[in-house]
Amino acid sequence: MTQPSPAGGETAPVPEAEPESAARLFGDRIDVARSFTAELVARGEELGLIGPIELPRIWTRHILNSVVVAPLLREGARVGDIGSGAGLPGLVLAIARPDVTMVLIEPMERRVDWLRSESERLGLENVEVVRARAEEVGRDLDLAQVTARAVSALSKLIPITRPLLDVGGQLVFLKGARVHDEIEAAQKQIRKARLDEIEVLELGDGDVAEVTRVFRATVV
Ligand SMILES: C[S@@+](CC[C@H](N)C(=O)[O-])C[C@H]1O[C@@H](n2cnc3c(N)ncnc32)[C@H](O)[C@@H]1O
Repeated sequence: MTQPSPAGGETAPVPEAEPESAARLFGDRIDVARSFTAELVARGEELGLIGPIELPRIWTRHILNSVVVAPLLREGARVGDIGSGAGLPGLVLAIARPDVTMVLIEPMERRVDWLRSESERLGLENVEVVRARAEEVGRDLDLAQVTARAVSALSKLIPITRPLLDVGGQLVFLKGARVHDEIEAAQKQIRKARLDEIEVLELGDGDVAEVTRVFRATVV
């Protein structure tokens, strides 16, 4: 949806209204989710976090697409989110799961500043922000699970994230419609990383416009 821009002539995208399912998915954390989404809408473009064409689908494509993963996080766990960018899914998961500590691993300074200032503004005490590439952090962060969204294909993502986990740890990656092709192309990396219990989950059916596909695998 668009509306005339103040300059006239061109049209500016209108942010999506909050879908009905948002309050159900966030439960008593919905006010925090609303505040985060409003700030992302207000400042995301100026900070280079999100393009204007994303505004008309900010809830369904980004916020809800992220929050449907919340039930997959282990109780009380430390969970790393690689390449958090605007905070997707990392900050959204921290909002939805206050029992989990989200460790946001992001190399770009401007994005790190945003992640730190937003977690402070929202009063999220369960967020740690690490300015680094995944390849630089190793096992010291004591993570039980690692998430990632829109960072790279599985054949690249698995080798850079597997070293962050011990045996029993889990990879939980938000993926697109081509996830099965990515799995096919990453067979060598999957074997080398000693991954088992590999599955593709489709989450959010009935709650989001397009289901969220998740690649989940456990280190054995
Ligand atoms: C396309 S953005 C996606 C951001 C966010 N996850 C989302 O879904 O909107 C990719 C992000 O991954 C980060 N990134 C790229 N390579 C990385 C690496 N090796 N380790 C950690 N972060 C990385 C980039 O800085 C960028 O913020």
